[in-house]
Amino acid sequence: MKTSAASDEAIAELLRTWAPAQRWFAHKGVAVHVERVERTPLDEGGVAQLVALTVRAGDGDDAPRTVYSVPISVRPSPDPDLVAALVGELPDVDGAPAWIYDGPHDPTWTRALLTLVASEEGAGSRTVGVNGHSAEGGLPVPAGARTKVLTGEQSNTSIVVSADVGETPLIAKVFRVLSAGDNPDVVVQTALADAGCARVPRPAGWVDGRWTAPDGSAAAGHLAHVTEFLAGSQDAWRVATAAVGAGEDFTEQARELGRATAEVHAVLATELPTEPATPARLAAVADGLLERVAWACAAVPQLHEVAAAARERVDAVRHVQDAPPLQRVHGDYHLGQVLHSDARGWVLLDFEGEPLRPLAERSLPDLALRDVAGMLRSFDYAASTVADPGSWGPDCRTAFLDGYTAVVGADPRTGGQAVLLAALELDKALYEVVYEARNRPDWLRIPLDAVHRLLRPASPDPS
Ligand SMILES: Nc1ncnc2c1ncn2[C@@H]1O[C@H](COP(=O)(O)OP(=O)(O)O)[C@@H](O)[C@H]1O
Ligand SMILES: O=P(O)(O)O[C@H]1O[C@H](CO)[C@@H](O[C@H]2O[C@H](CO)[C@@H](O)[C@H](O)[C@H]2O)[C@H](O)[C@H]1O
Repeated sequence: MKTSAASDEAIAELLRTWAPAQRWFAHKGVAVHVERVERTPLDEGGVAQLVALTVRAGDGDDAPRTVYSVPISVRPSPDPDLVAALVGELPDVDGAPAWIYDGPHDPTWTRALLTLVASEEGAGSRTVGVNGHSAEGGLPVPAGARTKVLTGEQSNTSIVVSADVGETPLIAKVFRVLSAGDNPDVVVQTALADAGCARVPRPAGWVDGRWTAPDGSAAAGHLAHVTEFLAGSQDAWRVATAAVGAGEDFTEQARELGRATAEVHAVLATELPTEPATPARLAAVADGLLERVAWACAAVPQLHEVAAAARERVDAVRHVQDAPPLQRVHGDYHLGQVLHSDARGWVLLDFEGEPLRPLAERSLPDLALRDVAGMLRSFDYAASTVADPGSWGPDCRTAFLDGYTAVVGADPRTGGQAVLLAALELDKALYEVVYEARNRPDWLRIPLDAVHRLLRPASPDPS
């Protein structure tokens, strides 16, 4: 397929107005300027394509630039089955009239992506292109599969690929913001699966590729990740909020989740690089936490009154003597990142790390207690969904920490570990204040109350 500059321009104009209305588009409410369009065909006919769309969000040359991955299908005639997925109609794309569809909703697009994974083939030119990879011993792509796009509040786009009897259904996650470098979702989950850890979905493969970074340099990284789909599973947020809503005890499940978390941490510590927690390394962690206090206080003025106490709490990390080595972690761990399946128990998902952090930072070894802190915050969120949860939140907290301790052998509520955990919990709550202020102002009260509670001079740990 030969792509022309005029066609690229027409597609750029179409996407400029369509993309900002999509769930995955992060820069809502500002003027959007398309600075570059790079199109790569995924199949021979060029129906399935991947667009790397560089946008400047906001007026002025210093406005932030982001490269979005936009899967499209380019069809020579309208498809009545895809009416709801039509992006627009163009008189001339690469020499013929074209109907442009939102790729994930077009089974042809997903089939092309899966074919690349199964065949381990590449597509596209030498400078802009994609390559499929099958995971070692990975799951096969089901034959003649039907596809369905998940509709949840997702920052990426996931397509479920159903399977016939005897085959395993898959889920293909298409990363929407392209950053150069390995995506931890692929690297970490693959390492866990390769080590035989059953606490993550089994892998099928991934797609990586090349594009041009906003500054004009050549960039390469992961574009999509394909894994086992756990049909019939429920995410832990749903299970936990249903329990608290019905006044049911959740401590057994929380204890088991603590065990599962510790198991995953143990495998990550042996399979991926670690770093000793030297005084210099801990000082760097403390500096990062202090930066986050400043960032959160600048973003949300209600935090100003707690800034000094918050700085003191996180700075204490610097002086911890018995910190365990830093290692790869989940990075954005909360109840919504865990599934419960009857056959497998708790299964962890989405190892991409916090979406508000740069990708390179999310791939560095970190304190495993960051994940523990994330899940403790999540029990507090779940408890906050009912008017009077009683001791439901603190009970889950105690049970989770008991389960974690039973596997790790060291209790994060004691000694220097308690100092680390208290700092990380506060750090997560500050992140959440900013996240909620930007995304769900009605939820802001939950992390804001937590920040005040965590900073009360009494014990930082209510359990
Ligand atoms: N392997 C899977 N099996 C079943 N459901 C899944 C699987 N992976 C993801 N999901 C569902 O899709 C949702 C979003 O997936 P996630 O990887 O967290 O995407 P994002 O990075 O866009 O948040 C999950 O909360 C879960 O409900
Ligand atoms: O799952 P994402 O990677 O998109 O994570 C972001 O969104 C989460 C909300 O969907 C947010 O999580 C916060 O709210 C949860 C309840 O909806 C709660 O369980 C978490 O503990 C709380 O942090 C997450 O912080 C954000 O990065």
